[in-house]
Amino acid sequence: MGRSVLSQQQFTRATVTIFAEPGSWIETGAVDQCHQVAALDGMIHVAGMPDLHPGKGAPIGAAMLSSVLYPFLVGSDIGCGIAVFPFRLKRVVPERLAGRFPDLDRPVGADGPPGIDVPAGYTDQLGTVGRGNHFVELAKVDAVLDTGHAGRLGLSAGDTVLIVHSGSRGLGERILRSHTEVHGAGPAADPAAYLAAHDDAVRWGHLNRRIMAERVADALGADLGEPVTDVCHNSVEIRDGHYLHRKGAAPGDGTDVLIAGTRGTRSFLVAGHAGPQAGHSVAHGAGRKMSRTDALRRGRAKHTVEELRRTAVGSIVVCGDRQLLFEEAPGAYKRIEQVIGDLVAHGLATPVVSTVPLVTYKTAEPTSRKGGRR
Ligand SMILES: Nc1nc2c(ncn2[C@@H]2O[C@H](COP(=O)(O)O)[C@@H](O)[C@H]2O)c(=O)[nH]1
Ligand SMILES: [Mn+2]
Repeated sequence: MGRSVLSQQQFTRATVTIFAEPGSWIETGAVDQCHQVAALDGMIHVAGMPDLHPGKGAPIGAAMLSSVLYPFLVGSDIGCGIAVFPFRLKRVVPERLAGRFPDLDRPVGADGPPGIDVPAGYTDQLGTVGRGNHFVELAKVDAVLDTGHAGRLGLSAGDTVLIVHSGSRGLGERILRSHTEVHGAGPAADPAAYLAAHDDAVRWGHLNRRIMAERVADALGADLGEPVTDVCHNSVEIRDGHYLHRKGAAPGDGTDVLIAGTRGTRSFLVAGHAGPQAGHSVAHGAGRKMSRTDALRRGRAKHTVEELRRTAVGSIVVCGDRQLLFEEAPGAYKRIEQVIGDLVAHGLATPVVSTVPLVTYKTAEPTSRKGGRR
């Protein structure tokens, strides 16, 4: 009997379920990647979230359950996640606040040792946000969509919150590289050793998001509360004896998750109640619909840099990198309302509140850089 079960596992392809309504924007290339992952040894099930889009060799916006641990499915930004901190300010004038953000490219250790216990002893980039679509955003609670749940979280319409999206910076990259240099896209030779390093990166990501929130609160003179959510979307969890890889997918079974929109649209805090078919997961963002190259080319033809510094919702973007301004333009992403609608339609999540950006920080403006760029 044991033998027949084994051989069945070997020859039965894993299942793939995509949680998106027929009209939703899902690239064929991303669905193909889900099927390529499903064909890997040991793979049991792949769940594609409504923000699914193609990644480097593996899909982004997917939860992948396997009897074998594959580090490349999580990628290099292990522990990347989104935290939401209540953030009380005396006066909210976005134009003024934007100019007072600290330089989050400059590590806290630049002026001496940070004086705290840092996972894996990795102090190099502590307190920094990183590039790409990482950001720190001062936002306002826009609409309360589930009064009871929002009340339990202490959130009301008009409250200001700080949303921090960042990962494990060079630490996660180092962990993945030490695996891929020897095994490429193959399985972890020593899963326990990989998981120990992975857990350090996850702890580092949480600590880093907290430190950045403190830096911004200090600079803006705000009262910082405990996060209402701080959930990783790149990680591995051991679930029922298998490895549940999440790449751009957040744990969504009894968890509150901030699903980021863009710097120029709403984001949604949702209560996740996803089951096994969805890999116990929900989406983590709107998901790209345009490559960075396309976003840059189209954006340059349509907009000036100055236009991109102020969004359609009136918020301000702090970004000293012109190319990044184009690459990360709101139009490069899918519609967040569609992603949320798909989650609701499939019974994976209930929206609790929406937020609207006031100031989004990507990288320091040259004028605010003290002590040079790191
Ligand atoms: N509220 C904001 N959301 C943003 C911004 N830039 C990107 N995004 C969203 O975040 C997710 C995260 O993607 P990840 O794969 O890097 O983890 C992305 O899908 C966008 O929807 C922003 O400036 N503000
Ligand atoms: Mn991320």
